[in-house]
Amino acid sequence: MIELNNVSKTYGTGRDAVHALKGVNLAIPKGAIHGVIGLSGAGKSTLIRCVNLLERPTQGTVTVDGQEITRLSNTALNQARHRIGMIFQHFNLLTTRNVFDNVALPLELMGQPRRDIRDRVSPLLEMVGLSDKADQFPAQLSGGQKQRVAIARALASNPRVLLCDEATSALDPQTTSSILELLRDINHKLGITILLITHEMEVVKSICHRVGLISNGELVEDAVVGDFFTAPRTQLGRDFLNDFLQLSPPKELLERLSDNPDTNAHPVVRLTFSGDAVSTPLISRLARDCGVDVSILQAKVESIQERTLGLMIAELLGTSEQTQAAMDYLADHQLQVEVLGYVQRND
Ligand SMILES: Nc1ncnc2c1ncn2[C@@H]1O[C@H](COP(=O)(O)OP(=O)(O)OP(=O)(O)O)[C@@H](O)[C@H]1O
Repeated sequence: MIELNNVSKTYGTGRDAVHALKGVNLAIPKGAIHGVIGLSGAGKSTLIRCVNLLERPTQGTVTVDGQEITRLSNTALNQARHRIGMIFQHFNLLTTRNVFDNVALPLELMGQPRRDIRDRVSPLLEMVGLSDKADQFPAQLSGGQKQRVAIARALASNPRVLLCDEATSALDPQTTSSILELLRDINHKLGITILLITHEMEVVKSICHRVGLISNGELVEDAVVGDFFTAPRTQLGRDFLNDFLQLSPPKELLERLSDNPDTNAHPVVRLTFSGDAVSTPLISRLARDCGVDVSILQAKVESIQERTLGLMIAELLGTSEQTQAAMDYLADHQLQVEVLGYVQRND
């Protein structure tokens, strides 16, 4: 449904050039909800704005619903944009128009008769739960209600694709959940393909089927959500996951951690495990088979789209041969083992 082929975008020229996107390839099938996550300045907004050509790629092609929109004339592009709805972080409503007239705007611009517009807008307001607010103005609405108006407006021209540019970033967690619920509903009932960009893992976890990770303009990961959360392939992916799970060593331990694996030091490891490993009694096996005691500093189990993910930060207590054997044992059992550092023995 959405295909980006070798898309690059450079702002400015010469010494001022900013390479915001570098050879991005992305294929999003019809009916999918695809998230793209990344740090500030990574290129997320540029990426999503290249899909409806609010930004024109410097290189590469963009295809939406079978139509290569990077080849279209301006008139044909305007037509194609009716099939691509978009919502924004700050809603972008017209403050001088009431709710009904905001939703009606795209239909007016398409030249539709007033009666057809009424027939289209009323069910849309009902769908987003705002039938009773039709006569109110944006200033009279909460953030969540404003985003609902924006969603209804984006759906007015019956798009096949909905682009969501940080659509929940200005909302509190409870309102975010209700907007995500609405987007999930729209995707389900209308079969609309959704591409959303966000810096929040919670958004990805809640509604996305697949997720891409963008870093310095490059798409460095692209995976189904369950895989991304259980086995990110890049350090940046792991950093996002650890921030999301808020699992990092206690501050007083961090201060004592060194990089030096000398014979008097114990490794402190972060273990990530999923699938069968979650229910295997690995800790007792480490003690029995490797002679290593495990001191658990933090642990957490998360359910992510029918997958279970376990995380643990632990100190491995034993000789360096024993602790190395324990780490080999864990790696052999499909756990990701990351050595965070070493702490000196106290004895
Ligand atoms: N119109 C522009 N002119 C020049 N540089 C730009 C322009 N828009 C974006 N950039 C630069 O391109 C890079 C990518 O920006 P972009 O806004 O796509 O990132 P982002 O991931 O959406 O960031 P954020 O999460 O902070 O919005 C940044 O270095 C940014 O400064």
